Amino acid sequence: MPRPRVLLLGDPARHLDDLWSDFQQKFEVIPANLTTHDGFKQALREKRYGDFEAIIKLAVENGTESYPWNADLISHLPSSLKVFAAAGAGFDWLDLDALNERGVAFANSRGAGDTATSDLALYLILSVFRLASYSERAARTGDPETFNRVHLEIGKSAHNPRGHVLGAVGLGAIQKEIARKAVHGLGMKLVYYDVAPADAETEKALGAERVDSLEELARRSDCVSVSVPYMKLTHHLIDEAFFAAMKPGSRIVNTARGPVISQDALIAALKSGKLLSAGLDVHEFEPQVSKELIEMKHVTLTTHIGGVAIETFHEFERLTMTNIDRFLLQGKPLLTPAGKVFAPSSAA
Ligand SMILES: NC(=O)c1ccc[n+]([C@@H]2O[C@H](COP(=O)([O-])OP(=O)(O)OC[C@H]3O[C@@H](n4cnc5c(N)ncnc54)[C@H](O)[C@@H]3O)[C@@H](O)[C@H]2O)c1
Repeated sequence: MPRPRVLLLGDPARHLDDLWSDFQQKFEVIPANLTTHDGFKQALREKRYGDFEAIIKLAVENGTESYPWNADLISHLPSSLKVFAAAGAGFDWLDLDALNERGVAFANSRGAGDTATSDLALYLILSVFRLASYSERAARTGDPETFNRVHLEIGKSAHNPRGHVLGAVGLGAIQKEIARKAVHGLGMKLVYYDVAPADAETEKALGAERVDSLEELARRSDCVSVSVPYMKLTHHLIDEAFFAAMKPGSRIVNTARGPVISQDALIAALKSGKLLSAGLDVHEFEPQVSKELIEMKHVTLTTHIGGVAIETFHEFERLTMTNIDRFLLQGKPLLTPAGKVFAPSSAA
C-alpha cells in the first residue's frame, strides 16, 4: 500500500531521530525546498510536488520563506490535503479560516514552550525584585569601586518576592505555570485579571483572587506579569492609565508580546519612579530594543527567548509528527487542534 505523502516545510527533524525514522517509514516525505513565497506558489500551481495529504513544519523558523499563508496561496494547495501540523503556538502567518474552508485541519504546538516560558518569567520576576541584572552589569565592569557602590545601592531597593502580590494579566496556560511557581516557589500572593475567569479548582490551588478590572489589578499588584495573546484588542492593553494606577515603586514583567505594553508609557513610568523595575523578554519594536530601556539600570532585557529551550524543540517535533500520525493513520483526533475541528481521516 502506498504511504501517505507529507510535504516537509524546511529542515527534517533535528532532535527526535527515532521518531523521525519511524515517521519516514510510515509516510513518504517530500521536501518543499522553499525559496520564496512566489516560488512556492508557482510550485504548487505547477503541481511539482504531486498530491500530498499532510504538511509538516517541525521548527518555528522552518518554512518562513513561504509566508504569508494567505487565501491566495492556500487556494493553490491540492484537494488531497487533509492536515497541516506546525511547530509553534502562534499562527498569525496563516489564514486559518481560508485553510479550514478548504477542509484542511490545522494543529499548532501549543503547550510545548509553557515550561520554558514560565521559567523565564520567574527569572525576570526574581531579577526585578532583586535587581540582579543591574548587579551583573556592575560585576562585568571589573571595577571594584563599581562593585561596592552597586552592592550598597541595590541594598536600598531590593526585596524578596515572598509576601508580595503578583498581578497576573491573563491567566492562561503559561501564566498558570508562572503563578504556580511564584506562589508555591517564591511565596507570592496572586491576583489576576482575565476576560475568561479561571475555574474554581485553579483559583483554589493558586490562592488566586480575580479582580474585575485592569485598574484594580494595577492598584493591588507589587509586580505585574503580562501573558495575554497579542491581537487588536490587546494592543497597548498596558498603557499610561494602567501605570498611573500602579503603586509607586512597583514592577512589571512581559513574556507575552511586545506591543501589549505601550513602550512609551513604560519608559515614562520607569523615568517617573512609578515603576522601580521592568523585565522584558519581548519588545514593542523587536528585534529593535529601545535605546532608553537599554540605558536604564533597573531594566532586565532578554531577546524573546521565553520558549527557547531544547525541550521545547523536542516537543515541537513530537507534537507535529504525532498529530499527523494520529489524524491520518490512527483515526484519532489531533492533540492540539487550532481553528475548526475536523474528524480524523484515514488516508492509508
Ligand atoms: N516569550 C516567548 O517566547 C513566548 C513563548 C510562548 C508564548 N508566548 C506568548 O505568551 C502569551 C500567552 O500564551 P498562552 O499559551 O498562555 O495563551 P493562552 O491562550 O493559554 O492564555 C491567554 C489568556 O489570556 C486571556 N486573555 C485574552 N485576552 C485578554 C484580555 N484582553 N484581557 C485579559 N485576559 C485576556 C485569555 O482568556 C487566556 O486565559 C501569548 O501572547 C503568547 O504569544 C511567548
